[in-house]
Amino acid sequence: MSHTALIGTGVMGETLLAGLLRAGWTPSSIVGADRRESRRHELEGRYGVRCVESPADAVDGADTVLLVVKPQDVADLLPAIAPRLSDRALVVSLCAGVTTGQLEGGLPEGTPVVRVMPNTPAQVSEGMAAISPGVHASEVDLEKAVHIMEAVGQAVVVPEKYQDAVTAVSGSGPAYLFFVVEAMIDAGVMLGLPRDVSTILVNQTMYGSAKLLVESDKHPNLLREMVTSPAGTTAAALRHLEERSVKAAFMAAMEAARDRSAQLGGS
Ligand SMILES: NC(=O)C1=CN([C@@H]2O[C@H](COP(=O)(O)OP(=O)(O)OC[C@H]3O[C@@H](n4cnc5c(N)ncnc54)[C@H](O)[C@@H]3O)[C@@H](O)[C@H]2O)C=CC1
Ligand SMILES: O=C(O)[C@@H]1CCC=N1
Repeated sequence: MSHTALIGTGVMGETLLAGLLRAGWTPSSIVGADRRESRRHELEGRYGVRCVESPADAVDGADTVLLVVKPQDVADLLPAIAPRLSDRALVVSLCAGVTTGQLEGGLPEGTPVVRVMPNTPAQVSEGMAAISPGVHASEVDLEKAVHIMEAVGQAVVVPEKYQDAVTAVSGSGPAYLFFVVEAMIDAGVMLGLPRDVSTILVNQTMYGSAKLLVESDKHPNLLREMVTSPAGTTAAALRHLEERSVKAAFMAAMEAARDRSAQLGGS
């Protein structure tokens, strides 16, 4: 019986594995591969999924192969799995920056490849994934990749030319928001709040604001205006953020993330 091979069981590999199992996939339908022995034991114990050391052994007989290693490890991985890949096996890569062209170039001629940029809220089934097909991927292959990513959140199909920008927005995005949360908690402590009080205030404010944004379907600008009373506290705070060019800093930061994604593809 054919299976799904999951190559790389680190942060994102485990996120996908756990999500697929939550969505009803059986442990026997997935074979993991990781070069770290301790990690293999950990995941076998936690999920009851067989984990092997060799990616080539994991892909043997698989109809779908999920590549979830660091971009820098892809160049060595492709020649290792290529000879053992089944005919028409679908290769889905979650590796930042790595293009479908690079993947196709390292795999047997005609291998269907799909490129995905996921994010870590997939750990709570609220992920955002952007998906782009390679030249040999059929509609069915694309739907299969969408189905896999919808097990852990939402998925959109985008032209591959957008993938580096997507990486800067939703791939790295959770880190920017956690950074804001961290800054607000520290600021609350600076203002004299106990850390646990500051933490719950900020966490719930982030969660509630995200829910309001999505459920109200209102533009963030309008939601911000609703908080900002004339000559009030919010206006006083926002003035400082504007003086420090926070929006421009986000733009520069995300440009750097976009450029790094493009570079990773070349490394
Ligand atoms: N962590 C995140 O928020 C996101 C990560 N990604 C992408 O997911 C990929 C994986 O990232 P993480 O899970 O964060 O990295 P990680 O370092 O936590 O996991 C990578 C795993 O792959 C294993 N590995 C590497 N080469 C191997 C090989 N040849 N054979 C077997 N196992 C091998 C490592 O032992 C490690 O457990 C990256 O390409 C990254 O760009 C994409 C979006 C978000
Ligand atoms: O930082 C990174 O390179 C990966 C890709 C997007 C999020 N984490």
